[in-house]
Amino acid sequence: MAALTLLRRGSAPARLLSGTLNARNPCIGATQGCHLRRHFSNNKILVELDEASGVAIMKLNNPPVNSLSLELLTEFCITIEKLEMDRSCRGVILTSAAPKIFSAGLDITEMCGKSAEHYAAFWRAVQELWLTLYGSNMVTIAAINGTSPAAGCLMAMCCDFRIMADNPKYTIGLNETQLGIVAPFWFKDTMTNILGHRLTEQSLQLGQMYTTPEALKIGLVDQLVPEDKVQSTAAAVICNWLAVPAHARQITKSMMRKQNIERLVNHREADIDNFVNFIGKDSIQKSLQVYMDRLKQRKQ
Ligand SMILES: CCCCCCCCC/C=C/C(=O)SCCNC(=O)CCNC(=O)[C@H](O)C(C)(C)COP(=O)(O)OP(=O)(O)OC[C@H]1O[C@@H](n2cnc3c(N)ncnc32)[C@H](O)[C@@H]1OP(=O)(O)O
Repeated sequence: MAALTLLRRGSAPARLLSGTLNARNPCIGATQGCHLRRHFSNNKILVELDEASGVAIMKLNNPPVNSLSLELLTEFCITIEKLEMDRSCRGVILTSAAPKIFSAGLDITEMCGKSAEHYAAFWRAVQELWLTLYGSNMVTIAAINGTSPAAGCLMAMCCDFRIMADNPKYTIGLNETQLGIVAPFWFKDTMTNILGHRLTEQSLQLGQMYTTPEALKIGLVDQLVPEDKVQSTAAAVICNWLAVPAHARQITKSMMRKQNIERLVNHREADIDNFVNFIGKDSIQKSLQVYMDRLKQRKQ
């Protein structure tokens, strides 16, 4: 938690300052064969932490489509915070345990036919995921091994680098308008920082899902690799990122993200009220229901 406050509050916690001493190539230990792996998992997140390299592989494990339920969101934040406080962990590769799907985004059933209290708790958890991941001191690499709409894309955009499997069936983007809902300002801010204003505006208005070559072309993902190379590429990339002196990289990350983070922190309650009012509207509930029905009909 302390490390998170760096990016959230712009202060420098002890761990950040001690980062100077840690600025060694993390992959040296790994190549010398001193592999100490720790596995731990909640119900919906699987973690494998390699203490030699300082890298944790974090797999979303909520079949069939890794939709982000309240339970998953809660486990996600606990896991990141636990890794953040673990001195042997300095980087995370975020990926999916489900074949073909990175994440289907927010669990739509959490936003349908529930109480205002439930919507508020759910949205607070979505905000927390963003604050925790976007504000992480650790190096975060998204190994996108499947389709990734809406909040699935958001999670990937929160990471420092995105590697995607080059599969013509996979798409990625913020498709909220296609559901009749609106991506909030902090989704928009995250995308703007990656794509720029014009492309983000077009992308959000159209609710555009991009094929992998399109995503690479506009910079929504940084690298495309064959499906079976996603994990090994992520492992190589994270080594490069971890080779940079940690304190300098972390302060730079904070500098780039602080403004966006503070904006949500300062408007958190208003954003929750806005969500609760918006999602509870009959017209929005109807749109979501139609969308879910359409998803189910596709199969028949
Ligand atoms: C002003 C601002 C205020 C704020 C305004 C509010 C802002 C809200 C921001 C919202 C952010 C979001 O992330 S909204 C979520 C957007 N997500 C999506 O649009 C993804 C929808 N899903 C898909 O496109 C597909 O399912 C896809 C992921 C490609 C996988 O396709 P497949 O053919 O492999 O699988 P399917 O058969 O479709 O799905 C398997 C089952 O999972 C279910 N399922 C699929 N996606 C689901 C989902 N997101 N939530 C729940 N359930 C889902 C299906 O209904 C099926 O259920 P059964 O039939 O029972 O088996």
